[in-house]
Amino acid sequence: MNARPVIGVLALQGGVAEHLTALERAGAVARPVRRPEELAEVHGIVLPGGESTTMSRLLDAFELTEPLRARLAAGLPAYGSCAGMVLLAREVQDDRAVRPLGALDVVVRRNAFGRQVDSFETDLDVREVGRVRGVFIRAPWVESAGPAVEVLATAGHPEVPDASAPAAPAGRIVAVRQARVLATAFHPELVGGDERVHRHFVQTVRAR
Ligand SMILES: NC(=O)CC[C@H](N)C(=O)O
Repeated sequence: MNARPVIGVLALQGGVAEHLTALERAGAVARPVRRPEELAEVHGIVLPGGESTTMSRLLDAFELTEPLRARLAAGLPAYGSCAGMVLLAREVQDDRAVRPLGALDVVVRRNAFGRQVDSFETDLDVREVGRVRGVFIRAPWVESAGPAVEVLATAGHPEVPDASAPAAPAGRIVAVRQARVLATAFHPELVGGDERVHRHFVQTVRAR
């Protein structure tokens, strides 16, 4: 792999610009992806935050769903933040508005942390990355994960009792990796000056 891998950011909706900036700073050549031809040229793909239902519909409208599914199945490294995590999942709990891509063997719950705390920030320890500032905006959590999935971080919230589940005493699962597919329920691209999560993903793409 060349020194600067080409990494696409799915640019149909959501926080595209922040990921492009973070990827460039992390050592990649970052490009927006809206068309199947653009998808064909990247060594890795980022699915940004936004609205997973809308992105799911737009993936269909732009005829990207099947090409993206196929490349993911063939091992394309991917990183999804927030809505991107929802899209990468195998299953979305109690919600048929999203057709997930099935690249991660997890069941996710959308808007899981509850209405009373649409957004919150907390410091969390992310395995393989370190201690980071977690920015959560109407964030999902991982309800359950298959055996091939590594849990990289958990987080709870003091105002949401249900956010500390018995399965994860320190809170809910909010960062996972399965081989070359990484996902976070939070938004590292919104934390200026800290590109460690993106660097970790760029390393994964390089290693391929
Ligand atoms: N910040 C986000 O990406 C929010 C995700 C959104 N709640 C969804 O489920 O699509």
